[in-house]
Amino acid sequence: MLTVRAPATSANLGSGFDVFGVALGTPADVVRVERAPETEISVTGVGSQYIPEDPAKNTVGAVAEALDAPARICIDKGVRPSSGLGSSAASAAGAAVALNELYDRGLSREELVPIAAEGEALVSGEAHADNVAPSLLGGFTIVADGVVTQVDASIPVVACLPETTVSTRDARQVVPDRASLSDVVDTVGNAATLAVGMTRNDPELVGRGMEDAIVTPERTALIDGYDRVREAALEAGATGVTVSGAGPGILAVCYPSSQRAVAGAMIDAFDAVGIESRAYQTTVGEGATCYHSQP
Ligand SMILES: Nc1ncnc2c1ncn2[C@@H]1O[C@H](COP(=O)(O)OP(=O)(O)O)[C@@H](O)[C@H]1O
Ligand SMILES: N[C@@H](CCOP(=O)(O)O)C(=O)O
Repeated sequence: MLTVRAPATSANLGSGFDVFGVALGTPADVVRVERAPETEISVTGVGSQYIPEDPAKNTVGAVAEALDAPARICIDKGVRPSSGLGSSAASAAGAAVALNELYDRGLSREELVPIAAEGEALVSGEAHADNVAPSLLGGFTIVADGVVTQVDASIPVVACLPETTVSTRDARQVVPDRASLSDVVDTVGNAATLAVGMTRNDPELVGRGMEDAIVTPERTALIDGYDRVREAALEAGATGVTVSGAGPGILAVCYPSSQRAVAGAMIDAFDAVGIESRAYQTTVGEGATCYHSQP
């Protein structure tokens, strides 16, 4: 039995739709695998009642198929599904690392990115790799034209999850297919600012660079209480706030000294509109870790 911990991720970061992603210190999925004649999946943990165990419908089944690596796969979910924290991607990344090791396929983490992205194609309709890349590689990742660039980063964040859910497949339907040149120019400037901020571990630059006038406004309309939560987080000291992935999770970047206040303000603001939520106070962290192996 081989065990892999694969972290939650936050994709897009506002200005980097389908391009940027970060690995989060917490939460994470734990994926255990052992060889079997055919793939069998069992799921426990947060939201497991909503996750299919049929290999044709689970992201890890798509990964086992892509690696030609049938296995008994147990997923212990720490990342709640349909929350905007790359839940389906965490399982896929964990399975990719575990099965690559179990079957001695010898693929690098970069080579596992398109394989894990097959799982995303299964659930969201497109093989977007902006969640699986950071879950596999850690830190901050840029996926551009199929090529992944990674930098280690250590930025404090708060990921606040309301009790509501948004399916990534549905949230992709509201993405506009056109943008004005001035919005594109602003977004390129913000994305570049954010990327530099990651290389400098600078929460100010990262927060400022998360602004986006193209995709984010369409997505925030799907999240009850978004404007109120964003305002509250900024007032409490966040340097930037945006939708995490396709939502409904909301990601705030801040300095360590204001992290606790930002988390409290976000929970209170959701509470004020009658929505329960929980906040993860964490930092941009490591990628999937293979931490236990037994014969
Ligand atoms: N291993 C898995 N983990 C989480 N969700 C999965 C998994 N396999 C399939 N799914 C399905 O994927 C959907 C959640 O994925 P998605 O909408 O992309 O949100 P998320 O941000 O949580 O990845 C749900 O319909 C869920 O049943
Ligand atoms: N780029 C994707 C990211 C989806 O992230 P998730 O965590 O909500 O699955 C998108 O914005 O559609």
